[in-house]
Amino acid sequence: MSKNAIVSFKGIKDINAEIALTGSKSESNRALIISALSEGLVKVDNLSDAVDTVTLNNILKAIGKENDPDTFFSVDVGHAGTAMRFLTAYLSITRGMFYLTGSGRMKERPIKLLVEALQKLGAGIKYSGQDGFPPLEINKDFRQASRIVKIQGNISSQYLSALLMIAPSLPLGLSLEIEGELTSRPYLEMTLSMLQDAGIEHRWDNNTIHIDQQPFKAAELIVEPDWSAASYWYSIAALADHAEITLPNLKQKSLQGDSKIRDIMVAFGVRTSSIPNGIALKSGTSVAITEVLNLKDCPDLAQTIIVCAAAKGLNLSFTGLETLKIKETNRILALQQELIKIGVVLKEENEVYTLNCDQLSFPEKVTFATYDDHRMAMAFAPLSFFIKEIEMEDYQVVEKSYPDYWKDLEKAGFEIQEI
Ligand SMILES: O=C(O)C1=C[C@@H](OP(=O)(O)O)[C@@H](O)[C@H](O)C1
Ligand SMILES: C=C(OP(=O)(O)O)C(=O)O
Repeated sequence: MSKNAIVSFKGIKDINAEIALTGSKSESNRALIISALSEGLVKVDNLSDAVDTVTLNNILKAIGKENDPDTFFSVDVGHAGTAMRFLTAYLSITRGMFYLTGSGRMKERPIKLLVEALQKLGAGIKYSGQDGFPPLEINKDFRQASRIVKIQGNISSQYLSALLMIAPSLPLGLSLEIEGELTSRPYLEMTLSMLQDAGIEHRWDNNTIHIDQQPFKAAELIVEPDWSAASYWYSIAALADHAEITLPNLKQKSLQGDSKIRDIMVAFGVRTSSIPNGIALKSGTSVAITEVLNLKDCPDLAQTIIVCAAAKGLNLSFTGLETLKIKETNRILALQQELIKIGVVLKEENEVYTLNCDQLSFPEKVTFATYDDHRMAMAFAPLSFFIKEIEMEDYQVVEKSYPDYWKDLEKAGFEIQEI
């Protein structure tokens, strides 16, 4: 049963806190798949506490132990998109028969492009529900039929990462041609970079990435703290009257594209400096934003930035938000439905999304729905600076990527009371 919580903030909005963030879920989930493919040669350090990572780790351990190749082994990833996509590729080349499923929402998140690419390579995959969506039945016989695969790049970069990670284990290797625009590009670069750390070479040739069959080398992949989680602290710093927040072990130069929050938040008045063991955020003066913000490279920052801008009454415009409709929920719709509770409208016209904050007002109490989406809860919680009492529905939803979020807010002076 899901529980709600009252989130509030009393007193002066002066935040002074040190917050040790958990590891990046994106880096962790890649590290786990790479380690499994390397048969243990590649070790992983500082894995994330995210439920998506814990789930993937448990699945990989169970497959290692319990897999009878002649009966279907059932695997449930819950809400974890990366686990679904990465496992679809990984299980396609793993000996055994697998039934791969997930939450109700996961069965609505498309996987067709990845399945078609894997089928072209030689995988035996069937849909056991609706065509183009999980659940999937993955069969044991993989005989590589082709080295060359084309894939459309604008739906999810996770499909491409999934294919690239299995590439060095394919007898013929892989030549992956990306068709059209590429969304979430930094995640693809993260995959290539982590593969490189594990000894895997690749080469780009225009829009094609080539990876030959090759062995992994012994390596240790050390997961950095999660920059997407850090984004909520940037929002808190931007909305407080005064804030000094340190985030240990976070590096300004990161594999994670969401580190772009640092640059975006300069205009919101947040300055970042490197300290001996991490970074420090300090609130200050905002600068007017005149350009349209394109979030194609960092879709997971969208809710943080849009909610923060709304609370500041900034009528900003955004592009690059198309993929938000197929994430944990339709995030555009969810934002529209929740922002209206503070009088803010998010309008779409020809793929440009614009905030209208002219009627912004903060009621004494607001109940925010979270739509099974961790980022809805985390993006809206900082509004308790302005709303006396926020009731956050299903507040534990944050565990998907940042289980300690509420504990960390308490450390910074917020009050969280489960009801
Ligand atoms: O590869 C990854 O780790 C991720 C890629 C992104 O998804 P898309 O590529 O579907 O945009 C991002 O939204 C997700 O949270 C994590
Ligand atoms: C979209 C997300 O995750 P996934 O696609 O892995 O479920 C997210 O964490 O915001």
